[in-house]
Amino acid sequence: MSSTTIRVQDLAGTSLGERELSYTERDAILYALAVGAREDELDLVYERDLRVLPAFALTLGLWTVEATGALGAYDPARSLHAAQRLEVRGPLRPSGTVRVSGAVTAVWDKGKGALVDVVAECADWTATYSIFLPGLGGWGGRRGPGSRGRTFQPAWEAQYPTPVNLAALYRLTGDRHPIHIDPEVSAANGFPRPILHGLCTLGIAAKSVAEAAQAHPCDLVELEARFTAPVLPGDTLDLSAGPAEHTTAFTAQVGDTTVLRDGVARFKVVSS
Ligand SMILES: C/C=C/C(=O)SCCNC(=O)CCNC(=O)[C@H](O)C(C)(C)COP(=O)(O)OP(=O)(O)OC[C@H]1O[C@@H](n2cnc3c(N)ncnc32)[C@H](O)[C@@H]1OP(=O)(O)O
Repeated sequence: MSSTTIRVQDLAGTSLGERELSYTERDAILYALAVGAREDELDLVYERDLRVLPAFALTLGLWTVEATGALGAYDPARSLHAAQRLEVRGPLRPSGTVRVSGAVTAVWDKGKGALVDVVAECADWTATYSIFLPGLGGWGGRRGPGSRGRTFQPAWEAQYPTPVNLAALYRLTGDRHPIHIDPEVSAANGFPRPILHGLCTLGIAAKSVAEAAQAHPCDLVELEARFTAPVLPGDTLDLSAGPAEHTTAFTAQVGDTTVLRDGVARFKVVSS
């Protein structure tokens, strides 16, 4: 961590610059497999006619969160991914180079913690990562938007048993935060063992709820959810979804605990 004394509340408005990122079909296929693509979903797992799950963009923008942590205002090892938004304007190519810019757009004072909004943007998509910093709130700043509290009538349900080695696999898509692999770091954060990446849980949900929306998962154009409790690799996700205001609303539970809340996915309408 850098030795600068910047305070968390002063991060808002910080530009993180721009990076060029290259990826290959292998990266896109690895991502698809990590969020549940089956071997017979050929357009997700086979180079021939490959399509890319739009939430793969979230792996490409993640450097902005790492760059924010490197500014020295907080210890990244004590941070938690609390919410995610993604807006997709065009299909992701199966391989290529993208230019992604980043900025810290807001820092909210949530009392028991601070919530930092980091935006990564390129021509075809915008991703907003909300990072919760326990213990760093309480400076008298604005609390920010509350929960939208969407309610929906579940019309679709599915179970997704996560493999016990899923965090070890998903980290190869680019998120090497030690909380997902290092038992000492997860224990220091109060967890019994390394936890699953929030973006892995969300990626599974985004792909799965396409079925509820009767859409192809690669036609996702909008995605949003809050991470409300940690998921441990090996947990079974109970997903439910239902229509809500031209979108598909969803939640995910592990047993009685809600792990994804306020989920919203919208898919492009494709005429047949
Ligand atoms: C770098 C890390 C990468 C990862 O992938 S980590 C793995 C994925 N993430 C997780 O597993 C985190 C799961 N979520 C949680 O564990 C908890 O959830 C939190 C620690 C994030 C917060 O829980 P709690 O400490 O119990 O706080 P509260 O009482 O739920 O909330 C305090 C205030 O903070 C607001 N808040 C919490 N989360 C969000 C959010 N995502 N967006 C906006 N606001 C949020 C609440 O509303 C409330 O504020 P109001 O008192 O004003 O209502």
